[in-house]
Amino acid sequence: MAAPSRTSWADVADAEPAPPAPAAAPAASNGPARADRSSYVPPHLRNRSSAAPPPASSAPPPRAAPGLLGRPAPAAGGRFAAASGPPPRRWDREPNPFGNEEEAAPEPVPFDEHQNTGINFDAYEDIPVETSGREVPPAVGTFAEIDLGAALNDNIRRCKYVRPTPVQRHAIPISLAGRDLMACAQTGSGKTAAFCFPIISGIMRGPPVQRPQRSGSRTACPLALILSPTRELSMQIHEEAKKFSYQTGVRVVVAYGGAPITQQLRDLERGVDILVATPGRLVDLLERARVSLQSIRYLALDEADRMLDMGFEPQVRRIVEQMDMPPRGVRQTLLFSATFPGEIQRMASDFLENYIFLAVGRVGSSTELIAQRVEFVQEADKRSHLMDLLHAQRDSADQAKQALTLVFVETKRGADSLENWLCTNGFPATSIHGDRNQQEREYALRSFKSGQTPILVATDVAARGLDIPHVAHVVNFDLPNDIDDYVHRIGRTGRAGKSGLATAFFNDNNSSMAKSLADLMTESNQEVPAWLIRYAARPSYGSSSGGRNRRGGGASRFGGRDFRKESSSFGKGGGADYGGSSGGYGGSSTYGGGGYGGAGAPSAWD
Ligand SMILES: Nc1ncnc2c1ncn2[C@@H]1O[C@H](COP(=O)(O)OP(=O)(O)OP(=O)(O)O)[C@@H](O)[C@H]1O
Repeated sequence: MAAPSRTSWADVADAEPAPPAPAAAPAASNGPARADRSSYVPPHLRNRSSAAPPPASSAPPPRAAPGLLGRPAPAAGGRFAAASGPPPRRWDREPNPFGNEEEAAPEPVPFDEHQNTGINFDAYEDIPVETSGREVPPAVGTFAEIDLGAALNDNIRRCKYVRPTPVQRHAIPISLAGRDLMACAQTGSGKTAAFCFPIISGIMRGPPVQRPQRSGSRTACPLALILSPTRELSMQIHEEAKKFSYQTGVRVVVAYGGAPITQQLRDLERGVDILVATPGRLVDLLERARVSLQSIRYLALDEADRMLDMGFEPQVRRIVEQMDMPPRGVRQTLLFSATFPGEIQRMASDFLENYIFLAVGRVGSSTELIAQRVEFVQEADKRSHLMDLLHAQRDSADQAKQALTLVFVETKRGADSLENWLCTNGFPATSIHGDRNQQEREYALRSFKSGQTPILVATDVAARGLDIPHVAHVVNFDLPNDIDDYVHRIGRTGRAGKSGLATAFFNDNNSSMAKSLADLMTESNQEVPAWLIRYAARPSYGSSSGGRNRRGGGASRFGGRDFRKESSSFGKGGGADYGGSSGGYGGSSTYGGGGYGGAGAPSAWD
């Protein structure tokens, strides 16, 4: 493709070769001096590489040490300076999560990662950013402006992240400054790194770890907890966090349901700094006293609005408020999502202290990188219509780079049945939903990612967070009842600055979505079909009352912003808290269709 002007972070990351590895990035096999491998090294002593005594620190401060942004940079070495001689490193045997790319030629992959077409280089530059809250730390333009530590910087380079994405530019300085954060940024815009980097950096440079000493205890005491709603998303965050923390000495462990708990217990026993978990499995571990949250300094909720909606809220409240986790204000809390309905924001404020609200793009909007189409298709015609789309796609595709297609349906049975029908008709497909066992789910995802089965039929279990390269087309075979679910589903394509396509089949059954869909498309500069505008204009169809639309009606729907701005105390410098308290989410009881497993029954997810 023609060389475009390089203005977007994604473009730069895709196109530029990584600079050579600095000498300070030791590969496991060629570190200058290998020390005792087995001894435990507390995080504050890790990542040392030159001479300096460890900081004299007695008790840890009540919350994570504030970051260094906006303050003079530490002298070379700073807190990362090492005592004389090489420190003991417990991570010399750590498998290289980058696939030993520095020692061996990369394995052939079915897709060429660097082959991108249609990247919108300016998409992220003009994006409106809103921050609110007191004393918001300034954003940065480059990773170099942030003192994340040498080991983490090496991993950022290994990930080929050349420039921070907009949400990273804002969220990382805020988090490093020790502030609580509610961050909303579009799908595929790099939120995972935005919460992982400050956590890893904070653990590396934080005060000495004082884990509770209980003789004979096998209770793991992580310093950071990252909660996410699905098993697959937890696994993905774990993989990402392991890359980011490679050779930092920060140990990341994952715990999720559906997989044997014994292996997870063994992993926890080996030590854990960051625990990535789904709520159900974590509650199990807490009840067995195999995990204690008393040392938690950082709490991150990915897909935070989902974690706080009716399905998960009781479990999350139990974990955060009723176990032994330090209270808000003592721990640092980071909430991230692409969507943040007002009532969930209000509820989320229960978990936050003097927080900063950050919106990159409009809250709940979808990125313009995704071309959205809506087609009127009767239920009975959906299969043949899908077949036409797939045939057209197949005909136009370069066989060597067959694009991946993700098809969302409403029910688990519908997923099985469509998968069978596609396979019978010569389209290699697999499926993922809550009735498949974990092995089947993981196998399906692997097979889809590798391109072996380039069509994945899924319920909403795959709607959030999954970062699958080369998903070129998302088809909403059945539209969801909630516009936020639609935003997350289509967000499986058009990620990291790349373009994507989303097609929705609409018919009378989706009438309650007409207005919110038309509004979202208008907001994202998409062409809205005239028939959809007419649907949206009908009072009974335009109203959101028939669906699970949490945004409410009216013009403010897509002008989502910090809910505290509605509150009289905001901006007056008054009380310590901006938001009203929330007694809980009193939303519709129809919440939780499709793969969600029904209201109050999130267990199918974790
Ligand atoms: N600074 C960066 N430069 C280049 N690529 C990046 C950068 N930050 C993140 N990415 C890549 O962008 C992709 C999307 O990131 P990520 O999965 O964190 O998005 P997200 O905002 O969490 O999306 P979602 O809302 O769907 O969960 C990933 O492949 C990630 O590796």
